[in-house]
Amino acid sequence: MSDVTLAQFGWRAFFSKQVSAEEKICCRPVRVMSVHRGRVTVAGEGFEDSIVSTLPGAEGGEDRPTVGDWLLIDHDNHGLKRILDRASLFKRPAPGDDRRVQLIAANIDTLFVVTSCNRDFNVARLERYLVLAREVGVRPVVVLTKADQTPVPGRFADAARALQSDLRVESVNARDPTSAALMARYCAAGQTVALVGSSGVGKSTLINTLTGSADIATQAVREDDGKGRHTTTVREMHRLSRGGWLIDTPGIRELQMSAVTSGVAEVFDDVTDVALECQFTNCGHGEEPGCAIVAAVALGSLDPARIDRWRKLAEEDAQNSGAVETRPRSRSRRTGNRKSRLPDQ
Ligand SMILES: Nc1nc2c(ncn2[C@@H]2O[C@H](COP(=O)(O)OP(=O)(O)OP(=O)(O)O)[C@@H](O)[C@H]2O)c(=O)[nH]1
Ligand SMILES: [Zn+2]
Repeated sequence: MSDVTLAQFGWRAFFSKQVSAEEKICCRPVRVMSVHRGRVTVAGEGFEDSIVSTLPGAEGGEDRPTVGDWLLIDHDNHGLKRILDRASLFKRPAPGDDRRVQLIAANIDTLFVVTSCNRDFNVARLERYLVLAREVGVRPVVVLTKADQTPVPGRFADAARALQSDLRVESVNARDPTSAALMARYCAAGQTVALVGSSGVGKSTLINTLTGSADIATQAVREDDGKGRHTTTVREMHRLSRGGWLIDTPGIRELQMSAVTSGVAEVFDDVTDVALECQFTNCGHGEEPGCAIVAAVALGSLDPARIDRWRKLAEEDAQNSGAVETRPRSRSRRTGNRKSRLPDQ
């Protein structure tokens, strides 16, 4: 990796303009390739090292490095000086401790939401992933694999495109490099991508096609098992054959919904726009007078199934965010403690 330039690592104006003149002299920017207990492996222009990951004066929370982060480290002793502001950050509540967050990955540009042109294709699940991506500020691209195994790939693509007006959808045969070349433009030098999707949809196949190697599936990417054992050699950022980077960690594969209020609002903006017209601001969109949602459904301009999915996601979000009273709310669908994980994981 000694020949990789900063720009190829993903360095761009968003990061360089955060660096002061003084820092330019005493520090070196490096990107986090993988995270281990107490240490991170980092790489920069002509530079690779494993450094202590504790930030002097860190206040916890998001103040620690995660894979994909850009760091400034001291030129001489390689000590961690600063984590640069992130262009995007995937995180989740730490298991068993609601007040702590677990950082999953930073500075991902594109999230490939992978599903197959078969029974795996599920609009509600796609919407969940789109909500996650929007919440984090990452561009989602729906990748429909196994397009070679259906006579009607266009139908799946149309159904996916209908979810959001500006949504990018690519239909591929994940096993065929020429077909996967459709995804190349998201994988160019300096670009960082990640993949999510159910088991068996072809994520490993795609990764192998995109990295041009066959070893990803066999790589032991294992998080610390609590007994102090961890693999120190495994990279969590993989170089793509087009020059970009792929972040593949257990955390990414297990992405789940947590506090995604603005993501829900963005993915369902057609619904939330209509809800603004309801007569009462706390409208439950049931039997209240002057409900614009009910009226739009009656007119056929909103799909009742989509409204149901919106309610479900918004309710889950309200529970995950610990909100006491939120919209939307329906009498029939309100549940005590709905599981927030994606159904297939
Ligand atoms: N014909 C065809 N087969 C595919 C395609 N994508 C994946 N497959 C096959 O589907 C099976 C599952 O693919 P994987 O890449 O292992 O799926 P995965 O998403 O990584 O699954 P997990 O590792 O369980 O998360 C393999 O036998 C692949 O060869 C495709 O686009 N077309
Ligand atoms: Zn209403």
